[in-house]
Amino acid sequence: MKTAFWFRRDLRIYGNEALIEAVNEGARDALFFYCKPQWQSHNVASIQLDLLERRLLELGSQLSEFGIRLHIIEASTFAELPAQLQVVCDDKGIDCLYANKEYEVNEVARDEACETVISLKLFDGDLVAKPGSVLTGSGEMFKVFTPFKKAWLKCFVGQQFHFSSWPLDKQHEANFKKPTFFEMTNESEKWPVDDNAIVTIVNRFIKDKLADYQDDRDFPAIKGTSGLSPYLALGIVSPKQLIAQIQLHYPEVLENPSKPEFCWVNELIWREFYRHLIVAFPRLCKGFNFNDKYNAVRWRDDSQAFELWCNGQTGYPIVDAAMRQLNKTGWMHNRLRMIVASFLTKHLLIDWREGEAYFMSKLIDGDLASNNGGWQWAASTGCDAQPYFRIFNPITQSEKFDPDGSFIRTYVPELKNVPAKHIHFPHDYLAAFGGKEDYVEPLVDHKEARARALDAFKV
Ligand SMILES: Cc1cc2nc3c(=O)[nH]c(=O)nc-3n(C[C@H](O)[C@H](O)[C@H](O)COP(=O)(O)OP(=O)(O)OC[C@H]3O[C@@H](n4cnc5c(N)ncnc54)[C@H](O)[C@@H]3O)c2cc1C
Repeated sequence: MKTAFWFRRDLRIYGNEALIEAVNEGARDALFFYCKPQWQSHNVASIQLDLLERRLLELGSQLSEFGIRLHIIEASTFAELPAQLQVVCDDKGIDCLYANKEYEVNEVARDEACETVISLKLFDGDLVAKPGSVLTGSGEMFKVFTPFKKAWLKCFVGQQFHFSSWPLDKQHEANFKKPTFFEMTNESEKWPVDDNAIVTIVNRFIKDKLADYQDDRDFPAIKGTSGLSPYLALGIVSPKQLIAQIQLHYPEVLENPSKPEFCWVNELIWREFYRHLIVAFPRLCKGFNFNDKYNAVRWRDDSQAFELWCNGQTGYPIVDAAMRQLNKTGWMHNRLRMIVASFLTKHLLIDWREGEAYFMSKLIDGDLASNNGGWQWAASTGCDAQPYFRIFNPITQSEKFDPDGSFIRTYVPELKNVPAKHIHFPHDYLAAFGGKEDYVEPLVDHKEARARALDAFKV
């Protein structure tokens, strides 16, 4: 039996238990199917593809140092994969592939089809808790986060996480080459792809920022969050590795959910919650509301307003700064994701699916489960979502989370001379003191838009 490893969104050597098992079974070949047309049909962002390509090259070099060859194979759609996989496996004499599961419906269907041509041994390396392992007393998926978290914690309290040890010694120098079909642009170069640099980012965050995360995490002008989402989205780091690293500094982090350092683990558990949800409710991958009740909401078809929102031209500075951050960097702070998603779905009454797709097309950390979860949370259509009547006021959110306007000034230079007191809604100030022509008029009136949303959600 010749075993090989199939990489997907688990682009790491260390902490990749499925890879280690494959290597222990004698695997010395690894495959990666580069399915750009398939991913593009689901709006993958070019910056995420760039990160993926850069990381694949790094991974290929790392693997070759251990005598493992990474074969990167250009593929088109998942429908064509089984036939292509069969050719590759026949050619290399491979009869069993180890891989980590991906949980989206297309990926699950792909694996089912591939299992008809080759034996697949699938692992759950993207998560701490396997989907289906954290359930209510009656054996169902939780529909509220807090009890899910409590049940999740029950499974892992007392457990120390470790990096799994790597089974092979280095053999020879890396000689891995870039495939000709890669179109790297270095768009994503702000995110290093070598493990030493990534470990440094993780450790600096844990050492210098974790204790203040709870206080700082909502302020976009402060670098208070980890910025690790692009690595988690591609499996360059795993949540188990991150918890292991926290436990080195805070051994009892899982035992003390009230301590500030747990607050960050709580976010990793949200990530798990959303993944477990798409497994329990696969229709989430197909654009359905989690809560059917809101199928009756009549979204507005307003391509002009949508475009202004996309371009950061709504006349609400915090919304505009956030959208421009996304367009410019490929990443957006979580507080801002909530504000702009609420603005699109409530103030503009535009379907969350349009915002979800736009985010995917721009985000370096784009990830179906978390993106869908976040959008449906903000649109109030989701599981354990924001109630429809709690509509974020973009002006007070801005006053609260960017009090001196420094984040706004970074991305909306038209407002750089507006005093902090006026920057959150600067229109009267600009009319009185000049500069009105430099910044867009508000797309909607907050009070009117709020009333319209409340009305639309009373279904
Ligand atoms: C509308 C909307 C869309 C979103 N789309 C995505 C997406 O496509 N991909 C994505 O990874 N996250 C998404 N999020 C969640 C969150 O905004 C990002 O994970 C976070 O901003 C990433 O920054 P960070 O790594 O500094 O996070 P940290 O605050 O350092 O958190 C650590 C990790 O926990 C996870 N995490 C944090 N918050 C959440 C959350 N609310 N839901 C699920 N996981 C979370 C992420 O993996 C993150 O890297 C979305 C949130 C909203 C409201």
